[in-house]
Amino acid sequence: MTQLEQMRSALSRAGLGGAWISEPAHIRLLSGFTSGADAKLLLTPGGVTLYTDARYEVQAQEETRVPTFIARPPETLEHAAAQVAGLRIGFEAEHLTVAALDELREYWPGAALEPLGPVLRELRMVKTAVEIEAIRDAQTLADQVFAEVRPLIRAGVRELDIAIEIETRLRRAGATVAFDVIVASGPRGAMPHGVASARVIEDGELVTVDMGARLRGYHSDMTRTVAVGEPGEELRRVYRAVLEAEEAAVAAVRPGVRAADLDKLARDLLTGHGLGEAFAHSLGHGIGLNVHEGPGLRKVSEDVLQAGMVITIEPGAYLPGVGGVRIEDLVLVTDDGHEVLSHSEKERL
Ligand SMILES: CSCC[C@H](N)C(=O)N1CCC[C@H]1C(=O)O
Repeated sequence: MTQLEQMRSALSRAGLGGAWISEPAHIRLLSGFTSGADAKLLLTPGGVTLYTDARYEVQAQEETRVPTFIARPPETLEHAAAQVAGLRIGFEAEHLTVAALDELREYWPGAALEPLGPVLRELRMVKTAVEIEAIRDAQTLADQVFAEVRPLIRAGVRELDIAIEIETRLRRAGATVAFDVIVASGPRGAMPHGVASARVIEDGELVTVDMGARLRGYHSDMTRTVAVGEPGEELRRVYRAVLEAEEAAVAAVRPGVRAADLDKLARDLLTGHGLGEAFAHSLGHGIGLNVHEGPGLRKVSEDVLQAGMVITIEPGAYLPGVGGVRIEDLVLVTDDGHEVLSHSEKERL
């Protein structure tokens, strides 16, 4: 079943007549059209229509087989009004603005508008073979680039220069960065989202590099913490604790495992090393058309792992004024366990 067919079944199970899709990632998922920020997708029992404007006419012809209506709002909304009359139409409450919803109500007095609920989140969580291939290729590229850039991570180099090298090499290879490259050295390592700054790396520091590639619309995500020179015993101890938690959580990945239990496994190990408070975020997340998507690997998650999910496992420990460590792998849940998609070498400190 294609994702569009799966979506249709999900809509009928939810008792909805159709859906108005505005989130770019979902437009891409269901139609193949890659400029979803300037498009909408309407699903009704009568068919599917992609709405976009004249700037994308040729691109839409190339990218999608979905019938396309070229116009701008309000003409698009007037055209859709005839198709949605008398139907319950789902919308993405997490994406559609209040103003856009008011506009739909104004133009579609004959339709009942309702939040779609978790339909698309669930559909996205389990990847198709084509999606897995794109994520795998993105990670292969990220591994290659990390290996090329790894020798640059040394005393006297600015964090920014490492990030620029990573970005340039990904772009040359036909990808883009999945997110602003994180290069957090020394005390900046205490910032989980410490994007590269002008700080110059010093001898004896740990440097956290968190990077991803975006290829064919899909993302990869991996973190390595690298030692420059000989970091002190406290930093080494923290590194070893994070590595132990990371490897234990990865080893436990298989279908049927509760995401919350995986988070607990890593958290308990770090707590045993006195680093529970220092692990300031969740264990990981699903990844695909967005860097962060379901399943959520956190304390309160109700998600259960299924074969075909692609997730990150990324425990960390952050010590303000001292530094930090994060180690992250990209992991595919398989029928009988898991496959680690990220292959960059890890420090053994
Ligand atoms: C801004 S994208 C960050 C990518 C990173 N690998 C990541 O997902 N995280 C780093 C800290 C925890 C986790 C997060 O929840 O953002």
